[in-house]
Amino acid sequence: MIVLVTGGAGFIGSHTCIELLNDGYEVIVIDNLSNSNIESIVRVEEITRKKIKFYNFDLSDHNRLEKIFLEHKIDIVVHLAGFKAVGESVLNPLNYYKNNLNGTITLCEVMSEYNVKKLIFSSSATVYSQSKFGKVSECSPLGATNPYGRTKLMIEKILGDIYISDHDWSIATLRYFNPIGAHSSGLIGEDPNGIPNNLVPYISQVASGKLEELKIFGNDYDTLDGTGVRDYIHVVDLAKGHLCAINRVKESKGNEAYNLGTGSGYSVMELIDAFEKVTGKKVPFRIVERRPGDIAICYADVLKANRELGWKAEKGIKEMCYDAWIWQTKNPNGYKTSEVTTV
Ligand SMILES: NC(=O)c1ccc[n+]([C@@H]2O[C@H](COP(=O)([O-])OP(=O)(O)OC[C@H]3O[C@@H](n4cnc5c(N)ncnc54)[C@H](O)[C@@H]3O)[C@@H](O)[C@H]2O)c1
Ligand SMILES: O=c1ccn([C@@H]2O[C@H](COP(=O)(O)OP(=O)(O)O[C@H]3O[C@H](CO)[C@@H](O)[C@H](O)[C@H]3O)[C@@H](O)[C@H]2O)c(=O)[nH]1
Repeated sequence: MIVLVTGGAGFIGSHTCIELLNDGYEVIVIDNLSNSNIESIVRVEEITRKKIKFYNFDLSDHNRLEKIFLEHKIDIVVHLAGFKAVGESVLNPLNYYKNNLNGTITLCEVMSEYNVKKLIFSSSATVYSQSKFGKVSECSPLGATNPYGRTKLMIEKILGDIYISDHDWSIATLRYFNPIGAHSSGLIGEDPNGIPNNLVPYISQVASGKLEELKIFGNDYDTLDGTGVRDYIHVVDLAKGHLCAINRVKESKGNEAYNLGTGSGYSVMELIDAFEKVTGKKVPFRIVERRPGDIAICYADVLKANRELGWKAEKGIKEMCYDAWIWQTKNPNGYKTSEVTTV
């Protein structure tokens, strides 16, 4: 069976390609490398000893996309391509609406034309409106608070409308919580541009001496130690969730959303502690103001994914930290191995 992975050169996409190839799928990737490096594809091929058909173009290019569907008998699409930085989306909302919506609409148009109606879509926990209780299930109220989140919510609505108009579609929307870690080989991982926005890449760069100290955004939240609590999930567990979702869309038609998380929350302090213990490295930190838009606690109710997808995260926080650290130490400059630091 042939799976088209959009955004397959990125952090989650590259790990998903490994699981797909290891499970016997043929994989085609479309990625314009706007936030990734072709080296990730080379390394996925090295790890799996299998080949990927790679195409470098923008997903909103209707003509080029049609050519791919003409040339290959695609069975299923895993759609990860999109911009994902919350802060950047506030500064450049139009870029986010244009890229994330146009790409998805073009993709769905071409899929429909070629009668390919099995789709896995990468959504996010950010689509849930801020919950006082922290734990969110697929039925919890929705409502994004920034342009990035709104693109995810809009796409979820678009997919819902597509299904209402044509019940031949089979769509699984995966709402990821906080993916961290890396493949255990240390060959692929998260490669943020510039200074990382997210906690774990930032901690890794502090521990390696690249950055001086972590700034903890507030310790006055209503949590055990006052720092924010999130549901961190190992990216390999997340990638495996895509295989289970594929099995689901192969078996039955419909349009369903699933939370992919572990179901447990860790605070920033707990994460630092786990990271220091498994790596033996100190992570100097300073408490600063809360980051605008952050909430106190967010973790997943994962019962629906357990029950309907037969999926459950298996890796714990120590393994997540260890694998993130191995990736960092083996690739201090990410995929740009030849980068020279100038003063
Ligand atoms: N990483 C997270 O914390 C997280 C959490 C929730 C949801 N998601 C979603 O999961 C998906 C993958 O996230 P990631 O962390 O791997 O991000 P990433 O930036 O590493 O991967 C996205 C990939 O899509 C490509 N891309 C972007 N726009 C494109 C376009 N118009 N045409 C072709 N390629 C394009 C990028 O070059 C990149 O390789 C995204 O849709 C993201 O919003 C990520
Ligand atoms: O330098 C840092 C970075 C983060 N944090 C804290 O660490 C926690 C996690 O933050 P981060 O890693 O930035 O993740 P989230 O803010 O939870 O958002 C991520 O996870 C969401 C749910 O999947 C996605 O929608 C977002 O795109 C993605 O950035 C939060 O309490 C932050 O306040 C710090 O204290 N210092």
